[in-house]
Amino acid sequence: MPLHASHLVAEPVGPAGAFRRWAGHFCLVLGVGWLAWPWTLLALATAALLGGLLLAWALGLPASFARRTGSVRVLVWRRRVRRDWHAVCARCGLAERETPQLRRSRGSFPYVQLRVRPTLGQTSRDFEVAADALRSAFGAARIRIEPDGPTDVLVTLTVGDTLGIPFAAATGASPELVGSVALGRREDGQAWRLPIGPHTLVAGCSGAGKGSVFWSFAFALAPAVRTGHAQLHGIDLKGGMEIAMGRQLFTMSATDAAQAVAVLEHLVDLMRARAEAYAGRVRSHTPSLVEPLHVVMIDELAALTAYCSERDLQRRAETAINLLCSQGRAPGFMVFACLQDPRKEVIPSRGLFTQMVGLRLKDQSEASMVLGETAVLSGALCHRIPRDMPGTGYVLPEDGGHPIRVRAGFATDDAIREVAEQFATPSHVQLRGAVPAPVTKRPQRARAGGGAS
Ligand SMILES: Nc1ncnc2c1ncn2[C@@H]1O[C@H](COP(=O)(O)OP(=O)(O)OP(=O)(O)O)[C@@H](O)[C@H]1O
Repeated sequence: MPLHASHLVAEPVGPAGAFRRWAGHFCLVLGVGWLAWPWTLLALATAALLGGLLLAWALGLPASFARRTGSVRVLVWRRRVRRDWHAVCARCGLAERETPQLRRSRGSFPYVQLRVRPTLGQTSRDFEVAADALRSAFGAARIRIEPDGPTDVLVTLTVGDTLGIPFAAATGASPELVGSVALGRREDGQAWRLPIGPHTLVAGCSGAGKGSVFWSFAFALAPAVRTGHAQLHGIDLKGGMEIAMGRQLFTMSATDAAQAVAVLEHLVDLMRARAEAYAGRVRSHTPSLVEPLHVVMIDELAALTAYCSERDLQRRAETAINLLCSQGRAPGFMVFACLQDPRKEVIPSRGLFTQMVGLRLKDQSEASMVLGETAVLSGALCHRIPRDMPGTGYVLPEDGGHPIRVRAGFATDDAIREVAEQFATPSHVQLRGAVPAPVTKRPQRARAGGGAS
């Protein structure tokens, strides 16, 4: 091509040229801004005001912010995934010959679901192996892989975390004890509700936030405690530090093993009496002033079932807990216990607890002990919960679906004292201590020569 004169007046090149070009644009914007300065000022002030309002909304009401802006964020994520799908599959070893087909992407915040048709010879197992690489390539918080029908694979990305900002524990709205009580929030922005009735075990290592689940549950039942429809019985063998602040909420309290056994055995007697009275008449319990719901709240179950120095008290406590767990539901007796170490040696009756909350745990095997291996494979990664998110955990929904990430509200010491004062129970029972177990004499051996006549 012949060189034309215009080609000689070329665009400036190199860093100096780029700088001159940007400086020119900047001066132009500044000049226009100067000429129309009242409008510029107005636009800047409006932008700052809107930005401030959005920030206040996001920080003040994170769940509402996530819900309202969720669909836009999911849309952005879906576009990003579609755009990068081929490149990400190639880098994660899923597109050796051809790329798996991304058949559909949809979701509601904080989830984006991708329906993928694997290439010939690929299975959902290949996607499970590449799961962590896929998650980090897309920058998602968590990922779940599962087969979807005979041919497809469902990849669920969790693309936001609404549980990052702590929130206060709230008291229940009414004394009605129907179905479940709210303990905090789920990661999809809905309320986390815990069914009343099933015996509940909350497992989490030290500092995992068991206290916030304990108090959120007590707060949720507080209106029923005040009216007398529910009675809480607190057992805290760690010196009583936990329950001492909210003592007025508890009808019976125990801070040593002897008192704990007395409380538990008294409840077993009440349970048996109620079950006998119900026999042939009633099949399930409805809380009332005459027959309240009894909830035993145990702060550290292992202190009673594994670390108790008095063997006899430990055995009696275990027997009473097993009886309450196996027979208590129908006549209205519930056990709610917290525990650091979920091994069978520590809690032999783990299987009697029908509702589990897995907070931060030491490793994957502990998470499997609490929630089951299937739940861990479907994303209940208790061992990956960050240390700076106490009160966060996983629960299994009643319908048997996938594990749900939840966070309990935080109860400060002042809040516990205030709620205990405001919702104090009308009935306090003081037990002296464990009644000594009846001594059973060993049967005497028949003396030689002295047979029955
Ligand atoms: N839901 C929550 N939100 C924010 N912070 C929390 C929450 N729950 C607990 N924390 C903070 O985490 C710390 C540890 O919580 P907590 O004492 O309840 O843990 P724990 O599991 O009972 O530990 P340990 O078994 O050692 O008693 C508390 O000091 C509290 O400040």
